[in-house]
Amino acid sequence: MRVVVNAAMSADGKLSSKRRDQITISGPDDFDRVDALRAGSDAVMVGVGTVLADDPHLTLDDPERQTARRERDEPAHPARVVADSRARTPTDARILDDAATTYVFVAESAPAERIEALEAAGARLVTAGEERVDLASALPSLEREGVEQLMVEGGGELIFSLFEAGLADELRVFVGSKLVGGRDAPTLADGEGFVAEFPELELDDVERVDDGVLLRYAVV
Ligand SMILES: NC(=O)C1=CN([C@@H]2O[C@H](COP(=O)(O)OP(=O)(O)OC[C@H]3O[C@@H](n4cnc5c(N)ncnc54)[C@H](OP(=O)(O)O)[C@@H]3O)[C@@H](O)[C@H]2O)C=CC1
Ligand SMILES: Nc1nc(O)c(N)c(N[C@@H]2O[C@H](COP(=O)(O)O)[C@@H](O)[C@H]2O)n1
Repeated sequence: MRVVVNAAMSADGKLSSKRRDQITISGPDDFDRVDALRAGSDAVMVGVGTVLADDPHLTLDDPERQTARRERDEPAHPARVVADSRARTPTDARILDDAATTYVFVAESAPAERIEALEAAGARLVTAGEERVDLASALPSLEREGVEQLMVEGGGELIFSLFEAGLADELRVFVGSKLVGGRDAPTLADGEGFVAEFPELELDDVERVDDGVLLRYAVV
């Protein structure tokens, strides 16, 4: 399975503000590129921090892309995936509507009543890891469901973990022309941070998009 990490960051490397609420960094062309990347992916993943902060839908905006998927005998929208150790995803979250299949990765320690609530809301639960979702154990379950390309949209905690576990194949970053600042504002890769054995990236392409730059890296 190919794992493509995509995010939009400010010129100073922030994914959002210190309030951790969503800010618009991409312009129209970049949002369209993201829609196309979603359309070419079998599943789109975020961490529960993003679900709680943004209540994203993670579906396709462009009806023609939905039609093209249906014509390929694929569902109109890619599946949605949340890494959510404690099953904190609200049952009325937009990702749990019936627009697409939604997988929630939980840890063994997740409260049983929360798991039942999410299952009742239509989520497909995958348990991996004792206290925290073990991504290396969880991702193969998507592969078994036919996911060949997984797009990861963030946030910074999840992106760090994917790099830490050596699970990311590609990184696409839109660098917008905004300065956000704030030492506590989320960055592209948060987590514990690396102090050695920093993941190496190979710059494959640079393109001007909107009033910013799209960087495409292969993970070495
Ligand atoms: N500009 C952009 O492109 C994007 C911006 N954002 C922004 O990012 C912010 C949210 O990012 P962030 O707070 O980092 O949250 P994340 O979306 O990265 O979610 C992090 C949470 O996921 C859960 N999780 C479960 N398993 C793992 C694991 N193995 N590794 C890491 N996390 C795991 C953890 O909660 P638990 O322990 O409970 O499981 C963790 O706190 C928001 O402000 C949002 O607006 C988000 C996406 C894209
Ligand atoms: N690519 C991109 N550019 C930005 O400027 C952003 N703020 C984000 N945020 C991500 O998009 C998700 C919202 O998805 P829906 O429109 O609700 O489907 C949000 O949760 C972030 O993951 N992305």
